[in-house]
Amino acid sequence: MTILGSTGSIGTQALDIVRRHPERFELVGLSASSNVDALADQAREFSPQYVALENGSARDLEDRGVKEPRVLTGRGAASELARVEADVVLNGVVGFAGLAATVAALEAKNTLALANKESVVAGGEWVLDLAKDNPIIPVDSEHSAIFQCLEGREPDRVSGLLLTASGGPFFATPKAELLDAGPEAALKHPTWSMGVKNTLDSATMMNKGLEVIEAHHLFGVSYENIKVVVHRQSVVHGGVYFKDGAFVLHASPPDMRLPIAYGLLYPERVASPVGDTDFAGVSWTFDEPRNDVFRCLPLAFEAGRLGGAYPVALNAANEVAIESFLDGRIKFLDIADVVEATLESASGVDAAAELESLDGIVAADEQARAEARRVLEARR
Ligand SMILES: NC(=O)C1=CN([C@@H]2O[C@H](COP(=O)(O)OP(=O)(O)OC[C@H]3O[C@@H](n4cnc5c(N)ncnc54)[C@H](OP(=O)(O)O)[C@@H]3O)[C@@H](O)[C@H]2O)C=CC1
Ligand SMILES: CC(=O)[C@@H](O)[C@H](O)COP(=O)(O)O
Ligand SMILES: [Mn+2]
Repeated sequence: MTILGSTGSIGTQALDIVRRHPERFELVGLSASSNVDALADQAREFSPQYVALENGSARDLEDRGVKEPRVLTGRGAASELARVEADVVLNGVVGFAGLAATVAALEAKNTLALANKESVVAGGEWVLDLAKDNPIIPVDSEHSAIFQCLEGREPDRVSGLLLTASGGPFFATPKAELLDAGPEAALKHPTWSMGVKNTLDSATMMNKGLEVIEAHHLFGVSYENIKVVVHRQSVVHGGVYFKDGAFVLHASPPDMRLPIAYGLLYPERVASPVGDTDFAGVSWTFDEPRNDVFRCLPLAFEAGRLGGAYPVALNAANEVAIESFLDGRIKFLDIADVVEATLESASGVDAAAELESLDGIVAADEQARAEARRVLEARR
């Protein structure tokens, strides 16, 4: 097994599974961007064959007592590692930066356990085509849930998909109070402990928007037949509607180690790190999303329906906008405005886009980021 993004939230939880079930795993590689201290600690504890560091040198690792594994460094190190033969490659890199590694793992015919949703959003059909011979095992909790609901069932009997959203920290907050919501409040997720980007995307509901596009591509279901509901408890993660009226739901405690373990060991299952859920006296609620306030979700549906380079532009504009929000340059509700304005002017990006290669998608992403920065500049 290889873990890309091993120093992040997904990566460290994956390593916790390795700690609990050491006999199940042979560690091929670990990768990080710049957190050399954490990567060195992991390399000393787990003795992988390779370590990959995007921003740093072999010397940085040697100075921290990492002598044994082969070291890959520099831009593209994670992708180089993704090409090394492994029984499964977990992509826990955050953001668009994870696309190259997804492509590399699939081109090398490694099984891909995928947490990095942005690579399916931006890579779309082209990435799914690469996955024809070695299917992707989803790790994102909702997609793992749907995958598990579909196990052993005929895809042509499916009529729709359900994705649940926690609603984030602001689901019940009046719009007027959101005008001054800052990063600290936005990063207080009610049910999950995750990296900064996914947590902020949950607060804006862009996370669910990205996940709708991810589900459309992974499961081949049209946007009209994908439903999102707000489920504050984050115990039901997703479901499948069947043509005969049956509705199969997946539920589990909100702990990412469950879908990560499933993705790494599929089709096997190992003992849960958390106890069984007692359902007695428990209430589950399901509400409509507040699309008038959290506009990133309807914008993502629209970008998905438009197709072409629009999902690339949605994702790029979001990454630019959230960086600005975290730096205090724009307000919480401006994130959706920046995404919307970028999409409105994205027809040029779409017309020029060549989405059948990594270079083509990277070019579309760069163009959309430039467009989003123009939008931000014009708002000053
Ligand atoms: N966290 C969660 O519970 C869930 C996450 N996901 C998805 O999984 C992915 C990872 O999320 P999460 O673990 O929260 O993110 P984190 O920010 O916690 O971790 C990101 C990891 O990616 C590495 N990284 C960052 N930039 C690059 C780069 N340019 N090239 C290579 N590696 C890089 C980081 O290294 P370094 O530490 O050195 O910066 C770190 O190891 C995201 O796409 C997210 O949406 C999906 C469902 C749940
Ligand atoms: C754990 C996981 O899969 C996250 O993507 C989660 O879905 C985020 O929570 P929200 O439902 O608030 O977006
Ligand atoms: Mn999710």
